[in-house]
Amino acid sequence: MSLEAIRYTRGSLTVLDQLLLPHTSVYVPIQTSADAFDAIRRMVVRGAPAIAIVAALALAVEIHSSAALPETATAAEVSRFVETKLDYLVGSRPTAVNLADAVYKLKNIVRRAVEEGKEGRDVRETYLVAAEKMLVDDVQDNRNIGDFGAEWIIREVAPEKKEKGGVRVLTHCNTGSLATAGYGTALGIIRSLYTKQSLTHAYCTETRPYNQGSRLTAYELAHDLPASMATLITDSMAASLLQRYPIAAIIVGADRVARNGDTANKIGTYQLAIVARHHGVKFIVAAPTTSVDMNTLRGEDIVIEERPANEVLVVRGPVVKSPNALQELDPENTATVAPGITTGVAVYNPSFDVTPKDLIDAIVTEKGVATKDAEGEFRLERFF
Ligand SMILES: CSC[C@H](O)[C@H](O)C(=O)COP(=O)(O)O
Repeated sequence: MSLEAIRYTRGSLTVLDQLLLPHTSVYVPIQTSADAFDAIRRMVVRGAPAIAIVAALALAVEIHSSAALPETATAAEVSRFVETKLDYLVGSRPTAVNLADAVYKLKNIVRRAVEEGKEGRDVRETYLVAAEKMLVDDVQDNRNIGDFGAEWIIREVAPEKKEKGGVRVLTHCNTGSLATAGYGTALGIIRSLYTKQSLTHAYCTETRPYNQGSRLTAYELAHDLPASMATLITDSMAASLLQRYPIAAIIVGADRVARNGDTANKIGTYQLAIVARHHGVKFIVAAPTTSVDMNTLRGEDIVIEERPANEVLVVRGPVVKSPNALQELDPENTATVAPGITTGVAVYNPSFDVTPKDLIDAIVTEKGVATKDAEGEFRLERFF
C-alpha cells in the first residue's frame, strides 16, 4: 500500500504533517481554505500535485459546510465564493503551476455550471465532484507516468549501463506518494521499474528545503522497495556517484515545465542535469501535464520561490508560523547549523532552480514521453 499524504471523504480532509516525518505520523485536519493556505505555505503538505489537490479539496470541505456558505446560496453566490477562495489559495506558493492549473480549471467548471442555469446547490455539487475527481485522476496519471517512464528507460538505456537487465537510478526531490495523490511521478517510474524487475538500485539525494530527500524520499523508497535497494547520498556526492557507479538515469519531478521544456524543479536539479550530461547519463523529467505551463514560454519566465533563512540556519527547529521571526525559536528544541543566526550572515535559499531543455533527454507525462525532435524541440503541445 502507498503512503498516504491526503485523506479525504466528503466533508472531511486531513493531511499527513510532513514537517514531522519521518519520526512522527500525524494527520492534521484541513477544514477551510485558510487552513490549506497555511499548510501549503509552511510545507505541512508539499509537492506540486499534492498542493493543488489539497487546495481544491479544502475548498470542497469548506463549501460542503453550511457554516461557510448557507444552503440557500444562489448559483452566483456559490460561484463568487469559489472564485474568491481560489484566488486566495493560488497565492500560497508561487512556483509549482499545478495549483494555478487547478484553480483555472475549477473556476471554468463553476462558471459553466452557472451559465447553464444550474441552481446554487447544483453548482456546489459540480465543484465538489470536480475537486474530488482531481484526487482520483492524479493517482491514475502517476501510474501511467510510471509505466511510460520505466518502458522508455528499459528501451533507451545502453546495454553497458544495465546490470543483469536492471538499471541503477538516482532521484532528486520528493515525488512519491507524499508529494502527489498517490504512487508518485519520478518515484512512480522507480516503482514501475521495480515491478518490472528492471531496477538494480535507487539512490536519492538529501535535498533542501528541510532535507526533504532524507526525510521524505528516503522514507518513501524504504517503504516502496526492499531497504537493500535504496541508498541516500548528500547532494554534494552526486558527481562522485556517477563517476564510480554505472548510473543509467537521473529521474526528477517538476514544479513547472515551460512550453519549450525548460523545467523548474527542486533546488539542485540543474546541477544534476549538468553532471548527467558530463557522464552520458540520461536525464529524465517526470510530471503530469498539470505541471506543464503552456503559457510560460521558457524557464527564465518562471518565478522562483525563496524560502526563509531559518530553513537553512536551523535544524530540528520549531514549527513556527512566521519562520523568519527569530524570537519565536525555542532554544530547547533548536540546533543552529550556521553562524548566520547570530552573526547576521546572509542566506540565499531559493526552493527551485530551472534546468534548460538542452540538458533534458525526456519529459514523461501521463500521455506519453516527449523527446526532442531534429530541431531540438520537445513540442509539448502534442499533449494538449
Ligand atoms: C512532485 S513533483 C516535484 C516536486 O513538487 C518538487 O520538486 C518537490 O520536491 C516538492 O517541492 P516542495 O517545495 O517540497 O513542495
